[in-house]
Amino acid sequence: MTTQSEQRGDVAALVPAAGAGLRLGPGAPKALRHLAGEPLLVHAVRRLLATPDVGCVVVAAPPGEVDTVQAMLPEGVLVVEGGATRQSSVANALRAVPAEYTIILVHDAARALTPPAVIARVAAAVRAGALAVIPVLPVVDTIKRVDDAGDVLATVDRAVLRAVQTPQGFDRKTLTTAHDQAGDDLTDDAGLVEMMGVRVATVPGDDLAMKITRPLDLKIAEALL
Ligand SMILES: Nc1ccn([C@@H]2O[C@H](COP(=O)(O)OP(=O)(O)OP(=O)(O)O)[C@@H](O)[C@H]2O)c(=O)n1
Ligand SMILES: C[C@](O)(CO)[C@H](O)COP(=O)(O)O
Repeated sequence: MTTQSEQRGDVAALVPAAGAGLRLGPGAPKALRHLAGEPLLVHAVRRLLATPDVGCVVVAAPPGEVDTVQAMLPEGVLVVEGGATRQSSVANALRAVPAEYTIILVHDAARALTPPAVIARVAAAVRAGALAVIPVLPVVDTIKRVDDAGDVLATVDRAVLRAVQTPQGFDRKTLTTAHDQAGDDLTDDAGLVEMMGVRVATVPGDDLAMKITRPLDLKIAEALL
C-alpha cells in the first residue's frame, strides 16, 4: 500500500468508519468487516492514498478500536475515536486535521471500492473554487411519496433527483463552520453546508462508489473485486 508520507497532495481526507453496520447484520463494526480478505476500511483508505491529491488521511474508528485500526493502516494515517453518530465522527476527525490542509474530503469507509478518479474529480472541483462538492448519480427507479399507511400520495419527478455518494469535498473553513453551527444530526456533510445557505455543486459519481449497506451489497462488492 502507498504510505501517506509518499504523498504530496494538498487535500485531507476524513474517513468516518465508526458505524456499527446494523443493516449488514450481526458482526464486527462494518468498516472492520472483510471484503476479499481485507477490512472495508483498508480498501477505502488504499484508494484515497492512490489519489495524488490526498496528502493526509484521518480515520474515525469505532469506539475502543483505535489501536486495532491504527495497526491495519499505513504509517502516517491518523486515527481518532469516532462518535455515536456519523456527524460526530466527522467532527472528531476534522479537529485532527493539520492546519496546512485547506481542502477537506469526507469519505465513507463503507464506500470501499470508490475509484480514485471520483476522489480526484471532487478534489479538483473544490480546488477550482467550489465551497462544497458532492458526487451524484441519476435515480434509476420510479420514486413515490407515501403516507403513514404506505399508500401512494404522488409520483415524484425523478429527473430532478440525484443519489448522493462520497467523497464530499469542502473548503475547510466552510466545513468547519458548518460543523460548529450544526444542530440536527444529518446523514451527510453537504446537508450541514446547505443549511448555511451555501451552494453545493455536483460532479458525476460512479457505480463503484456504492455504499456497502446490506448483505447483498457485500456480495456484489466481492463479485466486482
Ligand atoms: N456513529 C457513526 C455512524 C456511521 N459512521 C460511518 O459513516 C459511514 C456511512 O454510514 P453507514 O454506511 O450508514 O454505516 P453504519 O451507520 O455503520 O450503518 P447502519 O446504519 O446499518 O448501522 C460509514 O463508513 C460508517 O462507519 C461513523 O463513522 N460513525
Ligand atoms: C453520506 C452518505 O453516504 C451519502 O449518501 C449517506 O448520506 C450516509 O447515510 P447513512 O444513513 O449513514 O447510510
